[in-house]
Amino acid sequence: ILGGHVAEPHLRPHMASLQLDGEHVCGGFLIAEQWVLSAAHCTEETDGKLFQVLLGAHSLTEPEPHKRLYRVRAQIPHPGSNIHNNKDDLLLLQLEEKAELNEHVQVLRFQREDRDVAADTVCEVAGWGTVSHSGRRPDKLYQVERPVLSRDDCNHRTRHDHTITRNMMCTDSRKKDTCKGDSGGPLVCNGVAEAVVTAGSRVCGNYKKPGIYTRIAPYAAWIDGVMASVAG
Ligand SMILES: NCc1cccc(NC(=O)c2cccc3[nH]c(C(N)=O)cc23)c1
Repeated sequence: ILGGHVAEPHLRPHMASLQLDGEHVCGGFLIAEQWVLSAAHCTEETDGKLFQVLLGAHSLTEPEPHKRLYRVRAQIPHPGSNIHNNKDDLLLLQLEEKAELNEHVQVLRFQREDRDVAADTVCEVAGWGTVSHSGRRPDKLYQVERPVLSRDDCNHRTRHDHTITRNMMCTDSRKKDTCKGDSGGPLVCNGVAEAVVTAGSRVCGNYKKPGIYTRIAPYAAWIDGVMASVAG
């Protein structure tokens, strides 16, 4: 997160850190007791290894009550996701067991009505992604508020040049923005998860390249289908 600030501890009990060998790779969030939603691109450099999912955390390293690392039983990328573009950039992770819910570990509901969030709506995004252009990685969860940018503005040829589909949305990226390691985290507007951070052009903090997110509502049926099909 660039241009943001350390989050209030444990105000985002839905936040997940997807880790490999103890290192934070991507964000994600709890959508059901045994399911985390993240971004498919997060599996690009994992060489087929399964993530471990840290729940209930504020600091990645310090001992905290209710902080717990879960093994993953299955990782299911959306069938339409691929390495060449940002389409269908969603990943479902089934935990080895149901997460123990408490004041630091909670499910966050996601938007099921497929209607655009109005431009200029101020939403918030949090993550353990890099907090400086030099790539400094934080120990604590950071957050930043961002206004939604209309799809038309975001699709301008000097910005994302007509690559933003109906299944995506954008936020202004002037100075304050998501960055490496924030992918997979939720964009929360009025307390509801509307979208999931995608790396997009991988540029951070440049107003010419707004932050791109995968909207969740268009994928509600896919999410429900996967959760219903993979035996609990
Ligand atoms: N705001 C959009 C956004 C949102 C989420 C992730 C990112 N970026 C990256 O995943 C990324 C990946 C690899 C090298 C990278 N270098 C940099 C960089 N120099 O800033 C970013 C990256 C950008």
